[in-house]
Amino acid sequence: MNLDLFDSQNKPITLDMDDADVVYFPSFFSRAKSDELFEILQKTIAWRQDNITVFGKTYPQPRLTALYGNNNNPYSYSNITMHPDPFTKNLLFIKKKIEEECNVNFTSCLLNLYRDGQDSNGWHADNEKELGENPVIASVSFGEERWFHFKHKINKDLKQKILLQHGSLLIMQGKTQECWLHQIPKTKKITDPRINLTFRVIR
Ligand SMILES: O=C(O)CCC(=O)C(=O)O
Ligand SMILES: [Fe+2]
Repeated sequence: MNLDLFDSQNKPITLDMDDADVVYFPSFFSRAKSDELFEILQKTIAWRQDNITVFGKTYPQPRLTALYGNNNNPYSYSNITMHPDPFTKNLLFIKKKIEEECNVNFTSCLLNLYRDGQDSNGWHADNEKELGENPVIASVSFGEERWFHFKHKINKDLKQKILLQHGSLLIMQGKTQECWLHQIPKTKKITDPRINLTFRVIR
């Protein structure tokens, strides 16, 4: 076995981005643990499809979502207000692991289930006022790999993208949400599901 190659899978990668602080851990969870967590989350999370209103038009969100937390603070975006369920045992396990890396006590987890490549998440920044200034957002991915795109809000020449692997952790902090937008684009190539969890502090 090539141990160097194996080790390099767990080394954090800092993305080359001005006005941002984004770090990626390709294999934060082992393959076996990631397989197990994907199955459990797919079956046990209270997935729902909300309607969103953007520019006065209402349509079903192109993915399923859920919100969990250790306080009752609601979270509002795109004209939706979500109320959290209490953290499950598995979510608390994941939260503890990523808190050891981030040194932040997260209050909440927003989950997304992309059923296939036709599910997506449009350009946005996680800059709601309840997240406070320069929020730390820890994003865990399980299941199918999907591209995550960034574009700078002002300098149109600045772009970045990363393939979010099964069991990976992406930490966005500093001025990332103030200065950049992100999206998960649709893709015809993918027919299998992906689950994403973003841990946040919601005040
Ligand atoms: O699915 C992802 O990787 C990103 C999710 C996201 O940006 C969000 O929920 O705010
Ligand atoms: Fe986001």
